[in-house]
Amino acid sequence: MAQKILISTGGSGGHVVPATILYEHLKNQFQVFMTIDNRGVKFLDKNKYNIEIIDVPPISKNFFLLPFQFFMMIYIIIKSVIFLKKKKIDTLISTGGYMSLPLCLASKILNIKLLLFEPNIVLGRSNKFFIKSCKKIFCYTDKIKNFPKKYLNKINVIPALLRKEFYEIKRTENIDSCVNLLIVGGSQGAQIFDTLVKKSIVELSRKYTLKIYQQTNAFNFEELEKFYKNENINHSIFDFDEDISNIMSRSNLCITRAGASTLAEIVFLNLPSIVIPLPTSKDNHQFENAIFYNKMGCNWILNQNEIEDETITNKLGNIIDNKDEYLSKKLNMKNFSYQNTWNNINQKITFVINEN
Ligand SMILES: CC(=O)N[C@H]1[C@@H](OP(=O)(O)OP(=O)(O)OC[C@H]2O[C@@H](n3ccc(=O)[nH]c3=O)[C@H](O)[C@@H]2O)O[C@H](CO)[C@@H](O)[C@@H]1O
Repeated sequence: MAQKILISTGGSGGHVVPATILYEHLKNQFQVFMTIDNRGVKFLDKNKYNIEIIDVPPISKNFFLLPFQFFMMIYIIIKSVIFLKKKKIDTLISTGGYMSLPLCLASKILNIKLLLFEPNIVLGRSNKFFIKSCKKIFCYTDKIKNFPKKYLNKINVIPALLRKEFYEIKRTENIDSCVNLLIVGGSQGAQIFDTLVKKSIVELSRKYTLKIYQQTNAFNFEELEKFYKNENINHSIFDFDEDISNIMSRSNLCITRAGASTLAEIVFLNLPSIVIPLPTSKDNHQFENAIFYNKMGCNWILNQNEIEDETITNKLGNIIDNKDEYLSKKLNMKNFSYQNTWNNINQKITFVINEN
C-alpha cells in the first residue's frame, strides 16, 4: 500500500506555495494530505488539494494571554495527534513556521518520520527546534546559517522548488525596445515599494518606453492605478496573481524583496533583478537569501535604509544603459539553473521518503 504523507503548512505564500509543489511531486506515488491554517488558505486552490484546516493562532507577546495560549497549544497538539493517528500518516513534511509546531510535536509523540523543508539561507526557528528529531531537512544549499554543526548530515540539497508551469514557460527576453519592469514584494506585497519607486518610474518614463507590472495590496490598488493612469504609464497592477510565472516571463527587469521562492523563480527565468531585502525579516534571512544569489552574480542588492531619492532611478538607468552587466547576470542565472528540472527534484524527494 502507498505510504501516507502529510504536508503541514500555513502562514505566507512562502510556506504554502512550496507545500503545493511538494504535493504535486508526491501525489502520484503516495497518498498525500495537507494541513493548513486559515491565513494560508488564500494562497492555494482549495479544490486541488486534499486539505484539512488546523488553525494555529499567532503567538502573542502579551504576558496575560500566556496561560490561555498554553492551553490552546495543548488542545491543538492533541487534535494533531488524533489527526495523524486517524489518517495513519507514515511521514510528516513540515514547511516550517510556528503553525507547524503542533503537528511536528505530535509526530514526535507518535514516532512518525519527520522531514523538514528550509528554503532560506538561514535556518528558521521552528526548523531549528525540530532539527534533532527530524530524519532529513530539504535545503537549497548545505551552507545554511545558524545550522547546528552536528546535524549537518541531515541536510539534503535539492534544486529550488518551482511550480510546474515555470518549467513550461519561456525564459525572459533581453531589454529591447521596451523596459518591462516587474515590481514584486512576495506573497503579502511590500507596501513601501509603492512609494519607493513611483518617482523613479516617472523620471525613467521620460527617457525609456516602460511597461510596469506591479504587485500591491488591495488597499493601495486604486490609488496606484490612478497614479499610473495620470502619468500615462503603461501598467498592470495585481494583488496576488496565481499566474505569476506568466507575468515574470513577460518582464525583462525586476525589483523584488528577497523571499526564498520569488528569488528562486526569477533566477530560474533569468530575470535580472534589483533585490531590496526586508530589513526586519527574522534573523535577517532575506538579506542572506539575496547575498546567496548575489555571490553568483545573479542580482544587484540595495539596502532599503540607504535608498535616497535618486538611488533607484540611477540604478535602473545604469542597468538599462549598460547592457554588459545585465547580460552577464542573465548568463550567470542560466548557468546556475540548468540542473533544476522537475524530474531531478522528484527523484531526490522520493528517494528520501522511501529511505528507512
Ligand atoms: C515577509 C517574510 O518574512 N516573507 C517570508 C515568507 O515568504 P513570502 O511569501 O514573503 O515570499 P516568497 O518569495 O518566499 O514566496 C512568495 C510566493 O508567492 C508567489 N506569488 C507572489 C505574488 C503573486 O502575485 N503571486 C504569487 O504566486 C511567488 O511567486 C512565491 O512563490 O516565507 C519565505 C520562506 O520562509 C521567506 O523567504 C520570506 O522572507
